[in-house]
Amino acid sequence: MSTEPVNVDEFEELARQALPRMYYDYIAGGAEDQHTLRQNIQAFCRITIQPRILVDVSKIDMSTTILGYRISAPIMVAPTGSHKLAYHEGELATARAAAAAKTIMVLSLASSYSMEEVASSCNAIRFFQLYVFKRRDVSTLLVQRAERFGYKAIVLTADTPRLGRREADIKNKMIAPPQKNLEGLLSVKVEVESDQGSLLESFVNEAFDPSLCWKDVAWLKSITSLPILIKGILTHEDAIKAVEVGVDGIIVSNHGARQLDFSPATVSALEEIVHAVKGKVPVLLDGGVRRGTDIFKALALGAQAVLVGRPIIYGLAAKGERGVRTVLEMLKNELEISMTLSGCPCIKDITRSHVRTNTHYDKLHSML
Ligand SMILES: Cc1cc2nc3c(=O)[nH]c(=O)nc-3n(C[C@H](O)[C@H](O)[C@H](O)COP(=O)(O)O)c2cc1C
Ligand SMILES: CCCCC(=O)C(=O)O
Repeated sequence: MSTEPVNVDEFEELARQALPRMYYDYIAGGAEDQHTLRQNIQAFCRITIQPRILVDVSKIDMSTTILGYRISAPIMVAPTGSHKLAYHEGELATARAAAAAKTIMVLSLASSYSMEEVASSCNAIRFFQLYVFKRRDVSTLLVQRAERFGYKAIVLTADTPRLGRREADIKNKMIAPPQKNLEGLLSVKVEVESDQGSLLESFVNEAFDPSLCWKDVAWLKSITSLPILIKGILTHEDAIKAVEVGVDGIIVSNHGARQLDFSPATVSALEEIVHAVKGKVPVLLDGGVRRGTDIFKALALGAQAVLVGRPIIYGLAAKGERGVRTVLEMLKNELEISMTLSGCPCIKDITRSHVRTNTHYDKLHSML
């Protein structure tokens, strides 16, 4: 029997075997009871796909355009920090795999390699994910560097005024991995006494600016000409505000369930946000995407694309660059077969009527 993984989930076990426990727990874990972590996956399971038959599906075109950039499929690489924990070539390998898949990589500010090193290692279309520090001058500098080094958009992560409570990290006394982008710019004193709990949490709580608010989007716009996406929107109220302050896109995200436990599963929040946005800006989604059918469902509910977080790191930990390539290929192949079997030759053919959410079935059951 082959031990090669046949789906994205199987990479998780390979990664678990390859990684020190502290790192695996950090990557895999969610906040507190991890209720939302499970729901991110389960909410997809409550949606059915309503296939159409006898459609010419001899050619499937998964390509799409995000902020004017053509990508081979609506599957992007989510910003995740510290790829060197998974593999020595870290984000350099991830970026090359994203380039091979002809998709967009969102580089985390908290990357192991610097944004300049990543930029010169590949020709992937790259966005830069920003955290705002109390030291605003440092964040300003990072945005300017991103613009100079060819990053095409700023993804402002807005769900992290402090780090969520990740109990495995507290128990493991998770380290605060070095962040190359901050070298020479920010030194934060975090206590290294052995009873301190998660040092990453201490770092974030020291360094990040919890006073960041809506008016600061104007500040961000004043320091860059790049388009700005807000990541971490989960309600129609905030989606409307985001459009009002003039962002260029929204990422529906609960940070992979690592911040507020009992925040909604992202795919269950998607539709109200899509309705509120009324097509004015693109809406993307991340959280729990593990199958081509998940991507199909998110697109049917109005997302323009999805981003994938943990599976990319699992691919990296298991097999380096090749692992990330395989993860992206698997998702693409699965999306292709989902589109074929549901009668959708192009991305725009995937409509709301191709899925049903469980409410339809609840109604049906109550009638029976
Ligand atoms: C190990 C890890 C590190 C992460 N680091 C960041 C980060 O630096 N910036 C950020 O905006 N989101 C970060 N995220 C959240 C991801 O961008 C994304 O929202 C989430 O992983 C999507 O869920 P998924 O892992 O189920 O695909 C991180 C997630 C993980 C698992
Ligand atoms: C400064 C590191 C933050 C990483 C992060 O966002 C996460 O672990 O979810």
